[in-house]
Amino acid sequence: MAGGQGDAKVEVFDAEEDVAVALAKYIARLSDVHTKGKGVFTVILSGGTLIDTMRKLAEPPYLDAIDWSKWHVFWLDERVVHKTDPLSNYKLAYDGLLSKVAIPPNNVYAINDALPAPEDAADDYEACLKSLVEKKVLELSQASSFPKFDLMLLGMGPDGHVASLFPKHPLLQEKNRWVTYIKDSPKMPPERITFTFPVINSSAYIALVVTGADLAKAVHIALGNHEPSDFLPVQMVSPEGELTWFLDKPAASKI
Ligand SMILES: O=C(O)[C@H](O)[C@@H](O)[C@H](O)[C@H](O)COP(=O)(O)O
Repeated sequence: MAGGQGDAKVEVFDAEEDVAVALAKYIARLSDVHTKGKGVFTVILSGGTLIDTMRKLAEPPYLDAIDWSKWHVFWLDERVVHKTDPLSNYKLAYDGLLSKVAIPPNNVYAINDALPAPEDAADDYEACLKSLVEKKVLELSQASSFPKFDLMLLGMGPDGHVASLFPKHPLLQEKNRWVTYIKDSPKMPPERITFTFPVINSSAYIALVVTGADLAKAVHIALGNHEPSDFLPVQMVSPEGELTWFLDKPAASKI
């Protein structure tokens, strides 16, 4: 399978509604392939607008057609807040999707919100991933030895950040950790845990789901010609597997 940004597929749809329809179809197809093949589908969610763009999965035909019992759900990044807090990415996903579909609660791997220190929460999440490798729920990439998730669903901020990996931040260079923490996120709230680029780039499939005119400049820089000084974290997304951008016309308007 080809990998990297150079081989990225770029899909542009007229409107956000069309992105939502195409994204549901794409996720359902990958779910089918993985659940019928190896019996497990490991899916990474982000925060932001992504969960709303996944809304069609909680409607027919997907609601009944997808084998939700085989899904294992993780977070690309999470704010260090309680799971009931309106800022929680878990709460966003629970309210918008997880409460509506039949994923076994034990297959939903939320942050341990009893740990108030971001470094402890990151250690705990990494230990959880390691135990799932031992249980053979998660595989390791043969190329990188980092965990290889089946599908990562990424959003992007107007500053080109993905996960909680922000422009010019030292975490962009993390080479060893699977999960790390940040205490000075420029996007609120400041304390978060996040997957690192070696894990992101070990994925089998990554979808970058980007809608809205406010993201057009970052999309232009990421996909077009740019000065090295404009370098954005999203340009470091370069998976072993397949990368697909899902854009609406406003987000793609400057390409
Ligand atoms: O916790 C977070 O802040 C999100 O996980 C973050 O990484 C998100 O994916 C991007 O900021 C894109 O957000 P939008 O989709 O709202 O632009």
